Amino acid sequence: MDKLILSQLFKKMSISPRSYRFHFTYFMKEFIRMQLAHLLNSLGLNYTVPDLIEITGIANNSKEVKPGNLFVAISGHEADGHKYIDHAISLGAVAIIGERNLPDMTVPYIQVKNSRKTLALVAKQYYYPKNTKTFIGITGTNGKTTTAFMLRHILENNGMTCSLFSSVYNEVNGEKNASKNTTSDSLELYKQLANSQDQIVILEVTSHALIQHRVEGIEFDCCIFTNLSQDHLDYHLNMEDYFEAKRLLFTMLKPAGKAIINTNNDWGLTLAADLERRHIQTIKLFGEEQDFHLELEQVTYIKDLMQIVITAQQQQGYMMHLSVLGEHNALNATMAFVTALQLSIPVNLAISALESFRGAPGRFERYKHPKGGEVVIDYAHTEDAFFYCLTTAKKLGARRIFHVFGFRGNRDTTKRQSMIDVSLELSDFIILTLDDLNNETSTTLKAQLETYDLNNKGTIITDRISAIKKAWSMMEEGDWLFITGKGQEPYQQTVTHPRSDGEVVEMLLKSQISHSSLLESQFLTQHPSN
Ligand SMILES: CC(=O)N[C@H]1[C@@H](OP(=O)(O)OP(=O)(O)OC[C@H]2O[C@@H](n3ccc(=O)[nH]c3=O)[C@H](O)[C@@H]2O)O[C@H](CO)[C@@H](O)[C@@H]1O[C@H](C)C(=O)N[C@@H](C)C(=O)N[C@H](CCC(=O)O)C(=O)O
Ligand SMILES: Nc1ncnc2c1ncn2[C@@H]1O[C@H](COP(=O)(O)OP(=O)(O)OP(=O)(O)O)[C@@H](O)[C@H]1O
Repeated sequence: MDKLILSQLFKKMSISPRSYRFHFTYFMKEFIRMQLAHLLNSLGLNYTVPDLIEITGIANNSKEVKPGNLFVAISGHEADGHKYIDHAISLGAVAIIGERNLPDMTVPYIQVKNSRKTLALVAKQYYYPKNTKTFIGITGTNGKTTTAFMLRHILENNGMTCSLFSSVYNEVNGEKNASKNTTSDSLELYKQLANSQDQIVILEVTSHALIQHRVEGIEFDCCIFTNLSQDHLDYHLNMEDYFEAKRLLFTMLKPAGKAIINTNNDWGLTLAADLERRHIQTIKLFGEEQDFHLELEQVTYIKDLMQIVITAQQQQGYMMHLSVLGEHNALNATMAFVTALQLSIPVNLAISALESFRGAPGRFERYKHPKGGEVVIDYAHTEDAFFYCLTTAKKLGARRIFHVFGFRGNRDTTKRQSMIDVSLELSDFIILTLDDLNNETSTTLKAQLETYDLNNKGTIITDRISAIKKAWSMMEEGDWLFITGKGQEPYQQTVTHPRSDGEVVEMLLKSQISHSSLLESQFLTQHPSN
């Protein structure tokens, strides 16, 4: 299809001439064809395949194979892609990449050491061979999303366009799309990059993604390490193993790329020391040591704002007033701020942009309880995150703190006791409830909740809406209620009527005005009591 035909097509579709360039790129990528031999050679994969074979696209799920596709078989955690090779061929795959020794294939079979890694490399070469963008990678247990949203806000307020890949959503060319994973798989990522007209790409990079080569082939301009605390030990053997996964991101910096490391924790200090040994430009934040580069000097609360002062080495402090609260958000703001400066944003403009930032979805989202209390919805699901959230309420003079939370099914169970401990220490009453079941049953999860000793400071109400409602009814003036774990996500137990914690709070707020009986009946029909 040539450009003339495409412009006629666009006219018919009423696409404005101004956006032709974007649509051309998109359509041309859709119709891109490449010789298999060329694709393999350009990656240094030495396989002899017939010159005539052309690839019309790449697929790693047999169900999505289109005629002319290259199918990459992946040995996964749930399924083995090699078992679906026949299916892929039946749908028109013209060549296969896989890890197993599989003789007698009816189409060329390229055996590689690591299919996931090769998938990323072929996807990059096929969909996004020439990089023209600035890449920022953010890793760490907590704070990736918030830092990513803050950074994007600063950059966009200064005229830059950003693609964002995050656990809340992905956004490319100003259009949002749902993300199955925090870090998209490499095939999806490179397809989206091919489509992106944005200058900057901000990527949350999880430890799962690093192990699974989802960002293989990206060369980063800046990589940020936010922190490391216990999580995901269902996937990683231990904390060292988890840290090693995170460390991989910093091997993907461009030669002149910069590492921005939060050194307020031992993992950050270890990482920074290692990077400096390898002569990688490293900006350290908040160290106890003498040689930090930026320090978060002060966090004070003035009415509804958080005033922070960041001191740069031997320079004046930068003061700003943020409407997002909590020391963790002060740390995130500092990381976003210093990264923006690396991208040549002037200090005063970075500050004014941060001051107009209103928060990332589902992160320390505040509502006023009608009796004069504060209700916070937050994505906290680690001991560390609980500590920061609950401490913030204490610093803001909370009279009593109520905390509603649960644990995801089929995820790290070893972190649960310490989450309960920190909540028991910092809050006045806990209501344990269910979080996403993730293929476990509510009965199993309820039985697990019952094994914890709540020290007479809590109870279990498995139905999440009822738990929130109970805590809501206990609130008086000056009290704080934290509902944590789900943030902006809809709760997935009642799949037919998924609701987010925010929607529940809004329903409760409305019921204070006039709809209490309606609300009650909705609870009863959708959430039969335990
Ligand atoms: C455990 C895990 O990480 N799984 C991830 C992994 O799945 P997998 O490759 O093992 O998939 P699989 O289901 O075993 O299938 C293997 C292969 O067979 C293929 N297949 C399968 C069926 C079929 O009919 N035909 C076919 O070809 C599949 O397309 C796949 O290529 O690779 C997929 C593609 O990248 C991911 O979507 C998937 O994430 C699952 C959904 C998941 O829940 N992951 C979580 C643990 C995760 O990654 N979380 C982090 C966030 C962590 C944090 O908060 O810090 C994230 O980045 O999202
Ligand atoms: N810098 C931080 N240090 C510790 N806790 C934090 C920090 N930033 C945020 N948190 C807490 O962790 C929760 C998740 O934050 P955020 O979504 O920004 O992190 P994340 O790394 O993207 O997490 P996930 O990968 O689970 O989505 C927040 O709701 C907050 O409670």
